[in-house]
Amino acid sequence: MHDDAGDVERVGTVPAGLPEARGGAAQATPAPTATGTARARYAYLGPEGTFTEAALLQVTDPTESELVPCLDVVTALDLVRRGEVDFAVVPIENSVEGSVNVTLDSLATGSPLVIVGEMLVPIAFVLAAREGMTLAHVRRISTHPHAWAQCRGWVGAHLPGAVHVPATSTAAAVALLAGDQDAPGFDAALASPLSVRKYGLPVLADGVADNPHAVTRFILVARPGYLPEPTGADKTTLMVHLPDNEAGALLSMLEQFATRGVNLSRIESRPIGDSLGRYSFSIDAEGHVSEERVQATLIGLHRVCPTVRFLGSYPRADGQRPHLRPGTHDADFRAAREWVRDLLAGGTV
Ligand SMILES: O=C(O)C(=O)C[C@]1(C(=O)O)C=C[C@@H](O)C=C1
Repeated sequence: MHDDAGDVERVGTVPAGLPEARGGAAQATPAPTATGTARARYAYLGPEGTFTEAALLQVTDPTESELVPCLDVVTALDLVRRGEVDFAVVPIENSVEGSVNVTLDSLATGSPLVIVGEMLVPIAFVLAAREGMTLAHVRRISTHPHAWAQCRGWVGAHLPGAVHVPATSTAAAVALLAGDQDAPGFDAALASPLSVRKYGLPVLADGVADNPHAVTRFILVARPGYLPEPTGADKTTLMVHLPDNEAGALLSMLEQFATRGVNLSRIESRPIGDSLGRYSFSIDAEGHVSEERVQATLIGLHRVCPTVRFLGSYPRADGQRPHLRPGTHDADFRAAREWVRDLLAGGTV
């Protein structure tokens, strides 16, 4: 049951243009870059003023890199896959609304990508409208669906009957409202105070939120080939499939983590899509693939699951270190392996 992870080697050096993990968040390094351009290129969910851009600005200085705003998450990730940019920054999880499914699904399929960093952004919204508009006039509100989900209660209480007009991002709604179009199809937008200032719209209401402590987690994504250094406070993201029609398959998958003392910080099922009842599991586990307990878990998963996709080991944005129970430290695995080697060499204890 307990696998020996002793012969697994780490991926080596940091290729040019990829970030060096430092202080819980990734940091961009200077040229030359993986795309062959002078400055690292970052795709992100745009336009300027999104919460995603705020996350991106945590990991790069915009004067030293090239920021490429994209219409949606899939486009940003595909630019990385095609080698047109070095990285993408996309949302993955919100503390109120949960996972960003399009991100989970895009990482789970297609050519492989890896997460090399994560960033946390506190979320606060304002309601903005064109000059002369008052709260009493607002009937149609545009914003990103995840943002709408975080403000539904506030809208119900302050603007009963107002309807949602979906936008590709919060800043996209603001940009449309601030643009030349006579009738953008909505009266107001829910977005960050920063984006509303950037596009120069008046604020009708601030502090709009159902939960004032909402946080969104964003990831920095690259092509495979680079593994951030372990910091002692890391996460490993995986996507696994279970064997079909096997009683206890989910339990058996979870046991791989439990028996090696690897705690999970997120697990959710996503439909695989080809027929009803087939699901993959998207998992964040505490620890780094260079650590023995995580390697032993991966070896176990590989034995019991038909598909295991490694989606990266990277520093946690909150710097929180795992609580390791006795017997699950690297030294414990090494000592156990030495003992078995001694047995093979004719030892008896
Ligand atoms: O629309 C934006 O500003 C985004 O960056 C997207 C996004 C999301 O996908 O959850 C990010 C943070 C907020 O939770 C709302 C929207």
